[in-house]
Amino acid sequence: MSTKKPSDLQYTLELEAGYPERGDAEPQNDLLTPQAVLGDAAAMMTLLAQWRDSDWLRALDVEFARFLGQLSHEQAQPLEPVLILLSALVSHQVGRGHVCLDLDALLSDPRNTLALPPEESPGRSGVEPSLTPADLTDRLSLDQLLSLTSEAHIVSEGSLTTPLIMAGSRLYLRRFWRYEQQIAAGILARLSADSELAHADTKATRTLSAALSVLFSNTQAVDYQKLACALAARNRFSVITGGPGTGKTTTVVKLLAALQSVAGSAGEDGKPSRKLRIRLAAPTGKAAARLNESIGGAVSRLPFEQLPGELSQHDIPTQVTTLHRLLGSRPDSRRFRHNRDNPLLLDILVIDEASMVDVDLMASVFEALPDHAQLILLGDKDQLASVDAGAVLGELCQRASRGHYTQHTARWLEQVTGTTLPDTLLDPQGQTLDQAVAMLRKSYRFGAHSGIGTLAEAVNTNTLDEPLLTACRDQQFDDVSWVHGRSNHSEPEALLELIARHALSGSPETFAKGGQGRQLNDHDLPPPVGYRHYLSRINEHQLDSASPRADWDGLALDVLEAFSDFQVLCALRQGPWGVEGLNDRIARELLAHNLIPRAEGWYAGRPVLITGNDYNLGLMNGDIGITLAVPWDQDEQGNAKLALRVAFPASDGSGGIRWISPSRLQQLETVYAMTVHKSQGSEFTHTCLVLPDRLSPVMTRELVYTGITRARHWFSLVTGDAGVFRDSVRQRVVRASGLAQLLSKG
Ligand SMILES: Nc1ncnc2c1ncn2[C@@H]1O[C@H](COP(=O)(O)OP(=O)(O)OP(=O)(O)O)[C@@H](O)[C@H]1O
Repeated sequence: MSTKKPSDLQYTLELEAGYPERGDAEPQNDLLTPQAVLGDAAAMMTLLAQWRDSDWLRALDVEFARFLGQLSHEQAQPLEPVLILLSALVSHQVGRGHVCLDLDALLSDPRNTLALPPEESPGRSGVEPSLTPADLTDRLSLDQLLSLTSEAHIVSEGSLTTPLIMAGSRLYLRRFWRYEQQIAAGILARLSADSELAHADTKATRTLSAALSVLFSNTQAVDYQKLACALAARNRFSVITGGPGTGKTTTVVKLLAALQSVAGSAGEDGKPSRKLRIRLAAPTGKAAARLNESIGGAVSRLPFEQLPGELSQHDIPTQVTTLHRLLGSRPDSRRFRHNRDNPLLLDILVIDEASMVDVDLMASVFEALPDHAQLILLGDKDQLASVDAGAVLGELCQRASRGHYTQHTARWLEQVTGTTLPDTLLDPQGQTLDQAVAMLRKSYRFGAHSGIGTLAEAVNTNTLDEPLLTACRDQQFDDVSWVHGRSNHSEPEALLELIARHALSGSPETFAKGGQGRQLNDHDLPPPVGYRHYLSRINEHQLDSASPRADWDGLALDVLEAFSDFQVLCALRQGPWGVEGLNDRIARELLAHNLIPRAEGWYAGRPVLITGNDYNLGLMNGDIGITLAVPWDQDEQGNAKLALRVAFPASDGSGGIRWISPSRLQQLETVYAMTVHKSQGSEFTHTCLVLPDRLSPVMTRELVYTGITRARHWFSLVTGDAGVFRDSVRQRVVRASGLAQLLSKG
């Protein structure tokens, strides 16, 4: 194929009347050969429309390509068909969470790079498209694509305001390229900023060292929490990553205390500087509420009186807000109130559950941060990446497990913490970013004998083997059950019925010792429960219409807490094994046991998940509420009438309840079953992970790991097919992005 632009592309004529739609003078399918499509823009649009009608592409992807074609036509610079194809594909990739389209990967493995054709096909049209992307990419070379993009007026390397940007072999939508540039610039500026703490012999560093000695008892040879504190204190940008219960919250609270200690102590000039303004944030309301719960306790345990700098409890905040609220989200606008012209008033920002933050939101954070401010990201690098584009935390932590600390960092750490780093974590070639990333390596939640901890580790390291699977089947762990164990439910219907029954009771009998065998801090843990548990709290309450609102609030809090004792998690949304099928099946099971009055519509007991931010109601995507019948209106005699209201935990951290009328809720779904994606940032006392009987591309190691680690005390697994469990763990989420490369230059 020539890289020279043809002058009379047929599609320019088509544009006069708009691009051809299906059945509307479009070329016949038998004309859609690779040669025809690659040489003719109208044929390319027809193929894209076929892909859209088969649900291979979103309408948005095709419209974007059409728009660029139209724009180019109007500018008398018609687009090469290949560029129309690439425009649609880069938009498709962004819709799948990638920040860009890697042309190299596209040509070498189009099937996996694009996930096209999808596993489940055909879509609404019921017609298979004439060609797959691979039929086209087979005829293209990277040199051709690079040459085409370098000549195209809609592509630049960033210096012009073109809709597409090319960086190396990565093709970006401009917006996403800009996000990545903003994030990289924000990180690199902070990493290169000098600080008194960066030098080992300053007064500030000596105070830091003294504070760390008070905060950590030094009983371990290498205390990774102490090292993380020191590394994060030294840099204006840092990441602390670790699995569940490795002490991220504990560590960051000590870090903040150490930093306040330094700020409150006299510096080289003999004067203490002012105390630091610290804010804590998380990407979702649920994650913020969870950190709110744990941080108060951690702060109250700090030895304030022993720390230098006259610290008090008030110096460490315990209120956690959502990132959207912190940045000042505005209804109907993508722009936040805080930005470069109106920066946040803070010195330190801590973001928990940072794996859930996409590139768009992370770029907004950097835009709103004042230049001097320190940013600390906390999260589990191995969890699923954000729902929207990017895998920022994962990329920042790509090299975390091997440390890659330089001798300079190691010497500084030794002077400040008294700890000698293991040689395995040293690397003379360590990059600047490596010196600001700390990994916590010991779980304090899951002991050595915990099935949840063992299983999560095996999934994460892809070492799931037969002995471990047998141990799960044979109840060798107190906290893990493989629900159908050794029984052979070859009939999917029978297994789905079993899931519904499990959701009712939590099946304690499928755990070792009937779920009676677990202790935590010398206390017996109650056995695992299912949804009957929270519904009985509703059905058995003693309140009546004369009871004061405070009592109803108390009931709602109790019911919400009981609801968090169990959650079914699914890999899929649709189908009998997905959220939609299981929500329906579980509701019918609860109805059959008279636990709910109906299985559809609104009813007392219905748990709902908010699926989109509603700034007017103050509800965020991911918030969970429970419907209750509460006294609300009055009848003509002045007696209180019961009405259905949905109880949500108050978002201000007050521990109160917000009651909202069902008719005001816009985006929601019933939540007996929830996708693993939606469960990020939440934990449940007992989690049941359902994996279907067939592998699909969404079932990955990250998804299974995230599902397992949502379980606090009990984990049950239901698999439609045992092999699917192992096969899922072999599949990985790899998101195309250039952030790591941009930062490696730092
Ligand atoms: N160094 C330690 N020694 C003993 N217990 C610890 C230590 N660090 C943390 N813990 C305990 O382990 C538990 C988990 O700690 P923490 O909440 O800080 O972990 P996390 O990584 O933030 O957890 P999550 O996965 O929930 O985000 C808490 O009960 C905490 O008190």
